[in-house]
Amino acid sequence: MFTTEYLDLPPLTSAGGSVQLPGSKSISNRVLLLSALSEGTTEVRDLLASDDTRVMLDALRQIGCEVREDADAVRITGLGAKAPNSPARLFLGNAGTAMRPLTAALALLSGDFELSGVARMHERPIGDLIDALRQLGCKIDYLGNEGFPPLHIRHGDGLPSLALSAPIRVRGDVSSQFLTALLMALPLVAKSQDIVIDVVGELISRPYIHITLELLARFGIVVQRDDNWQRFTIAAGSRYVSPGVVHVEADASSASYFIALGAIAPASDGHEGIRVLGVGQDSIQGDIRFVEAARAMGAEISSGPNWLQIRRGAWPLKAIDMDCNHIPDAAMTLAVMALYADGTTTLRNIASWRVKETDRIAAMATEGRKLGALIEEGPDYLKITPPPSPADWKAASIHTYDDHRVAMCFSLAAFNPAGLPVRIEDPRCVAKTFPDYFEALFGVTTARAGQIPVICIDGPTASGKGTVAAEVARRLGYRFLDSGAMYRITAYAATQAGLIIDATHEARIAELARALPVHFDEGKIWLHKQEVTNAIRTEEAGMNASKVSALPLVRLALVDLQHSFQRLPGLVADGRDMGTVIFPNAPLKVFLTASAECRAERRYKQLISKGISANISDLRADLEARDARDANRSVAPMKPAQDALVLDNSRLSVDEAVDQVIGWWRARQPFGA
Ligand SMILES: O=C(O)C1=C[C@@H](OP(=O)(O)O)[C@@H](O)[C@H](O)C1
Ligand SMILES: C=C(OP(=O)(O)O)C(=O)O
Repeated sequence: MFTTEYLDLPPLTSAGGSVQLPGSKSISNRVLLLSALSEGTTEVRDLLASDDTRVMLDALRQIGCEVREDADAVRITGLGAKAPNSPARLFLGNAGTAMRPLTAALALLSGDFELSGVARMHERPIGDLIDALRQLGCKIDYLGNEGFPPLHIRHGDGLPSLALSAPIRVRGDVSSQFLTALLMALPLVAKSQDIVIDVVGELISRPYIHITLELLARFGIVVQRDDNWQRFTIAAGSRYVSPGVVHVEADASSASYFIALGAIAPASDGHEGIRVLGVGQDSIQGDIRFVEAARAMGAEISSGPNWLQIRRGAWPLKAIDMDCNHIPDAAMTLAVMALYADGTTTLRNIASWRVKETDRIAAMATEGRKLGALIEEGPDYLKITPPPSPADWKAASIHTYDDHRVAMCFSLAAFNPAGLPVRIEDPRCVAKTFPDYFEALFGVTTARAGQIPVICIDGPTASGKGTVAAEVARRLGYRFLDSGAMYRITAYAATQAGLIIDATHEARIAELARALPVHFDEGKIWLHKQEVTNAIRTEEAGMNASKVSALPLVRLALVDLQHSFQRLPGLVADGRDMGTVIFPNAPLKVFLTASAECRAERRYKQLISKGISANISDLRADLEARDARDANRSVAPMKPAQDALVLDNSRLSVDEAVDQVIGWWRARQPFGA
């Protein structure tokens, strides 16, 4: 997951390959709650692991369910007839699928509960649900604003007697989750009589009620509904029966980004477009109907029981005019596809967007306009006209409003015909439903050669370039190449193979270097199956690295390996010849240096802190000798590239040096400072 302040996407050109999507949020949180209300243990496979399911799992633990999270499944032992632990204060983040159904379930049990969420959750309506529960006799107070969380359920003295004989009326035109909440909770009290729910007004987001009914059926609850989706009847004697094992299908709303990707991007060489795995034509999720909308815009889509295959068809895409009430979440993705269409696209009947993670109508309009589109925003619709020509596209920094879908949607703007990068602010917000979204995106997209940015940080030994480069990479979410480690590892491998590091063994060492089985894994360095992180950091390993790096054939052998690190979304490469030889076209080259005195002192402190004794003047003599060898070797001598910015960090802290490099980098981006 990217947790950086922003993530810059370079212009993307093609896409191809398979994506295994994470589990459906709507199914996951329903299955968790139903398991919690059942007796016995339910094994949930392929559960979504994200912020929304995390808050649900935490809440279930707090009220007394046993939750075991194993590698193969999550196992929930439900409350059955047991009363929930109380009092309890539950924090439900911004998960509508946790807040609304848990409110209803806890209101029909005994106990004292407070339910709260993030600030935005306290702006998302829940009044229609509370009205319905109060009609029944439940005692619920608002702790903040009337009609919104946080809430207090006051059943500490036991469940009050409930008025169950009259139909329970609930409004359906603000969120379908209120009806879902009642449908999942009322079987708790449907003992001796049928319970009837009447929907007042139009029921929006209807396919989500279908998911609810499907899953209730799997847990043994039969609900009858009339043809108009206005009246729902829960049978007397209802009892939640765990199905034992439940498989969660992949998220159809998350699929929309990859369906759109396949529709927008030319297929990468050797690929038939994008294959989405985990969800297919038989999905119980309404958002699978996004497929029809994408087809109407020109995508070529084939599908099977658990997969979708998407290719670009009509190009530009075809503008559409569509009622999107049945696919409220996936329809946001249409707003971004509309940027690539041949005219004005109208998305209608989307008023519910205004009360979701943010006011999504306003957000999509504001951010779309930043890219150069012409957007008309109405109370319940959007009309989107793409930028008239490639030259009218603008490089934009997309504000994401802590809304996962805004972030995921606008990542697709990186295919703009102007070849401009796109900045996504706060990319971490995708954690609500798809923590590894950007990794998945980068796994199937390509940029034009040379368009993946590289920041080179070269400099002499002990200048702090490794520390600075690693931190710059971390702050930008870029990959990190410690090229010095390549030489250290090669020297280490040569020594292990019994080779003396000198010109007579050059060809043999180069051969070793060409097939170096090195991999980097969370700060650790591996040579085949041996961890060499510390072994290559000794002074002796440094000296050997310097010797090995003076051998021209070895340097040549390591070039391809180093180039292979230039992958999306970008690279920070540290070494001695990154800017001069390996990435001569890098858009930012920094030569980081410090006085010999200062570097010797840093190295001294580093060694002493590791418990290794050292002598400062010997260290200084060593590093000056190394400087001389690095600067005078025949191939790729260490020197600042002509277009490098020199940064003497003798008097700078690590943070100050990092800030300077990032400052230079930001100044070169088209987004403004
Ligand atoms: O029941 C559900 O799982 C959901 C219902 C929809 O909300 P509304 O009914 O509020 O439109 C949808 O937007 C949300 O992401 C999930
Ligand atoms: C509206 C959404 O979430 P929630 O389940 O919190 O309503 C969403 O995921 O787009």
